[in-house]
Amino acid sequence: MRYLSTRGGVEPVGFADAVMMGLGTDGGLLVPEQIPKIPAKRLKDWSQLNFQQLAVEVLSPFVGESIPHADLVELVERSYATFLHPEVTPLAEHGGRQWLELFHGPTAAFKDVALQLLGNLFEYLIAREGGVLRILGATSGDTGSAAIYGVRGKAGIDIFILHPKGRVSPIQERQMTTVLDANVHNIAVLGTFDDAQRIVKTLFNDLPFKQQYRLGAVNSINLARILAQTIYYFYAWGRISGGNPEHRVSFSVPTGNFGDVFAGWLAKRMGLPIDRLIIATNRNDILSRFVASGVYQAGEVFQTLSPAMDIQLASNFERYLYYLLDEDPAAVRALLAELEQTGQLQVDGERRRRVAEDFDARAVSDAETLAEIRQVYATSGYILCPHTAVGARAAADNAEAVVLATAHPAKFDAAVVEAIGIEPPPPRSLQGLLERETRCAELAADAEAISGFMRETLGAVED
Ligand SMILES: Cc1ncc(COP(=O)(O)O)c(C=O)c1O
Ligand SMILES: N[C@@H](CCOP(=O)(O)O)C(=O)O
Repeated sequence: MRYLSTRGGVEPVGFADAVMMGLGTDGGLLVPEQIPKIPAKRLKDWSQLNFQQLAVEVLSPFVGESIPHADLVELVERSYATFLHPEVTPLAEHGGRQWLELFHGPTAAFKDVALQLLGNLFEYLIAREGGVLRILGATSGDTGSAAIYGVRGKAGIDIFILHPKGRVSPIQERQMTTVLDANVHNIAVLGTFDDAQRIVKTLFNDLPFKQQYRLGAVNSINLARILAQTIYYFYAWGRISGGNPEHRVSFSVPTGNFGDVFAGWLAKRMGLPIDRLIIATNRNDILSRFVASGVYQAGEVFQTLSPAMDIQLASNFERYLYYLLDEDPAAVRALLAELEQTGQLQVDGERRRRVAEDFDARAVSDAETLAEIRQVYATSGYILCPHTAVGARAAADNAEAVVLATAHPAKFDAAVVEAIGIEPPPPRSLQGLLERETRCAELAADAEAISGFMRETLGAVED
């Protein structure tokens, strides 16, 4: 399998190079040359596998010859051994709804599913191919800690994570800043997540800087993130359908950067019998407005009770756009130029129809988020994190839809207490965080300030 850029400016590369490249060198996002199609018979066989076996099967067509099979098996086994639940991403039924629990990893959010693997993959590729890696990432709260836990203490890797100061939950902040390993560097940026994400992209697009510092990406701009996140759609479908190809399953996906729901869309394109994919957004509703109107227009970033989704410009929207525009990089470039110049882009009627075929979408207010946490708790005793509550409320008309439970409620205890007056009991990984020592720099939301900090921290770097 080879990978191309959505903007058409990258010579096709193999899986290992795509993982190390992160953002395409032309500023685009990497996508597979062809999306592999999984026949119904194989899907049925896969429905009998455990999570780790399934992960190897799902990833294999993408990894191709890049990594020997035995090594991939070992990487997968090691990555998911850190999860507290034997099924890794179990389904739970409460109040008549199925919840796909994605929060049993080391940092109690769905990001662990991809980032435990990506951390090990980086380590493996560096050991095999030599060199070092300096990870640069932006987080609205969950990617940061999951990435830090994925690479802390690993030889040859430094990680720089930008989070928007005061806009992540106190637990999320502590999860990042209490990691004192010498290779971990937290930066609180004076701005929003969108500012942080823009800085990351600016520095990746500074190719001399990227090459000199050997930048690597942990955000969902890295295709490996998306591929790993497809696994749990296959897993949930197999458990629910028993492998029956006629049994279609819908998913409601709390959405910010469009990575998780894009992974679901990709699984569907691979042949997984998915019925509806529901894009569930909070008040930052650029994506639900796009589905309703065909217009993608960023506005102000609002702070909400589901802070990890306080995002306007969604990274992976560009990947979806590429497919919506029939894999035509010139058309992608033209629409992105329109967005850059006018602050919005628009797709035509035929494409709007296709968007509506691909997705349902709904924006959920904070009041509705609280009401959903309250209602689910009252009827079943199950406590939702506010992001999961957004997913549940967006699927109010679709009782069959599986809701992705993207984080443990204890990460967002203030919202949960506001809704039901109860502190959710924290898993072991979240205990004692508030008492620990922290380390974090504070910098302006400015690419030069960040690159300057990186240069200073890393000292003299070979060209
Ligand atoms: C808990 C939680 N739910 C949902 C999301 C949204 O996921 P995505 O950015 O892949 O759309 C995030 C952040 O990404 C998150 O941290
Ligand atoms: N909600 C995310 C934002 C970054 O998204 P990513 O999937 O592109 O890493 C977070 O928690 O950091």
